[in-house]
Amino acid sequence: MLGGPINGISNFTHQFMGFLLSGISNSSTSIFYRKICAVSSSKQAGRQGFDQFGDLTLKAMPEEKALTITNGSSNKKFPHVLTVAGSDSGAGAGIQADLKACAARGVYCSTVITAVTAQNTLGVQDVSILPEDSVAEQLKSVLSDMRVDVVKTGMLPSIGMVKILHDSLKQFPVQALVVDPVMVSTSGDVLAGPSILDTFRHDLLPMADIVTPNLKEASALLGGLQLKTVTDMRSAAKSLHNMGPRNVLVKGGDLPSSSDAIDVFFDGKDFYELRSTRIQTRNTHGTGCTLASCIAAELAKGSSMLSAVKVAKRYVETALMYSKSITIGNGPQGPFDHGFKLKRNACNSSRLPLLDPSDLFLYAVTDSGMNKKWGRSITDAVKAAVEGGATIVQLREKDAETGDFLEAAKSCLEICRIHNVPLLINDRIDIAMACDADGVHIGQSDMPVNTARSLLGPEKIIGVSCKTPEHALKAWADGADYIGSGGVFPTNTKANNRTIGLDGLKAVCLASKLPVVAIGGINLSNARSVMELGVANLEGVAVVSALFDRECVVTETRKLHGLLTETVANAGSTDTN
Ligand SMILES: Nc1ncnc2c1ncn2[C@@H]1O[C@H](COP(=O)(O)OP(=O)(O)O)[C@@H](O)[C@H]1O
Ligand SMILES: Cc1ncc(COP(=O)(O)O)c(N)n1
Ligand SMILES: [Mg+2]
Repeated sequence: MLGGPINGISNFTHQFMGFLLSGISNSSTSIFYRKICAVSSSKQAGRQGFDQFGDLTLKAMPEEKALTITNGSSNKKFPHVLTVAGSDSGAGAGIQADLKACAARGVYCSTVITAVTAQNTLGVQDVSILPEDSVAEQLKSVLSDMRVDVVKTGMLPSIGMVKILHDSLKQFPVQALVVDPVMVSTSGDVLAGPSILDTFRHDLLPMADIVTPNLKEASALLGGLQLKTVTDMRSAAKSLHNMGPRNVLVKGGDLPSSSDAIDVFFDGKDFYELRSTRIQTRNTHGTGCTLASCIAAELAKGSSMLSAVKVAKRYVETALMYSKSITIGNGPQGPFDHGFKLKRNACNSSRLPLLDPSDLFLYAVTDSGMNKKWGRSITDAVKAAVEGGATIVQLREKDAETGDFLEAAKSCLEICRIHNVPLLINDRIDIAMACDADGVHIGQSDMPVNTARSLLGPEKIIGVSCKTPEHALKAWADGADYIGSGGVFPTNTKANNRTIGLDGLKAVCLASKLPVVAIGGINLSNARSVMELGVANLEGVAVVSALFDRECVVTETRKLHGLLTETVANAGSTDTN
């Protein structure tokens, strides 16, 4: 029945549905739809929650059965997902999301395009359905030649297309079929109407290894059943399972008043509540497509169904978390970054990840003992230092508990990002990775630089403490970005620390191919003598007590910054004279 109601779908959507669906037919000619207005904020309004990065928790944990994927040949074969879906011009959902998700998960993705939509962050403006013959040809081209492991379906806008897909899969069987029964977009726009429901139920679901409806889609497939709670989602999963798919995942992105993003997975025997933190962001356009593609990708790699779903959910959560504040488009539903690479820019920072040597100019190193003595939190200390002009910050918290340290590091990072100041972590590579700090500073007896590099990746800053020219050369050869050299003067912030003096510092600088920051007992009265050493790669001074063992950190930092600036300016004017 064309244009009939889908219970559970918003009135707004319903009004448009008749209009939109009146054009959808089984004909094999291309049909073009235009909508007058396509914005619904109802879904956005339902997405409130906590901005935390919590654990994905699972209730019930029975044995997982491995879904064995054989590639039909002993040749090493790249895992391959074929997506049969619609194109999204805004590239947040549909084919484009599928390609990005598979690429991010290391899986090849071929594409059969069913429709071309004109879409942006406001909604869907046009839908142009491709001729069914074309879809049939695309399926044949890929399936007959390219040894697909898993087929994932998205927007299937006509009954004829579902039937074609059904027949193609009978002719060219694959290892697994993931069905995302796309009907309504995040913006509330209709992408496949109720006429499709019967074909979905009778032809597609029985073939599916997993079906992944959102709340509205599950409701529509079940004839309008209201889904408002996790208990409702469980019974929906069970009823959908009775329609034939091996597994069901009812997605709860839109579950009203839920502070977690809860999905219910049912394998025919056990229910699992998959919970992750609900990320507070407008950038949720494409989550459903991405989740299904990611499940398909994991299956193609040989994963069991439950682990594929768990990995996929974790992937979506992490991508949303990393992209929560990016802005693409002006509408209520933005896309997210599948590559997790935009986080730094998202935090108002325009600096490039690699070290700018001038960042070493006034290098503030925290000390928990001093903060305790003056009754300051690490965060307050860091805020004061960057406000006073520190150009880089290192958190050196030797005694902190891991959980507390991580929380403190996250808040310090927020402060540093606002001021465009890099934040490094002393020793604790795990903390640096967990909070996505800008890098680490490591000592001679800590983890080797190359191991740290392989853990942190190419974009992070690694600094190494060096007392001798040999240390300096090794740090460079190992791939460090800068060295910290000292103690230049005696200090009590480090026990048994040999003082190398200004001569020792100069020797290290001359041998070093990397920028150097001087450290150890440097304060307002001796900083000038350090900066006047006259070696080009000595970029600045690192200080602990001179900033943090003082009553007012901002004032002390300002004073030191002023003194360093003056010293460098004088040296510059002497050079040119
Ligand atoms: N704000 C969010 N934070 C974390 N996960 C989310 C959020 N919104 C949706 N998800 C997750 O994204 C996946 C897609 O869910 P959903 O948005 O309900 O589907 P669809 O995109 O098909 O409407 C689910 O795993 C859901 O739990
Ligand atoms: C072409 C196409 N396919 C699927 C969706 C659903 O994705 P979402 O629910 O995240 O908007 C979409 N908006 N466009
Ligand atoms: Mg969504």
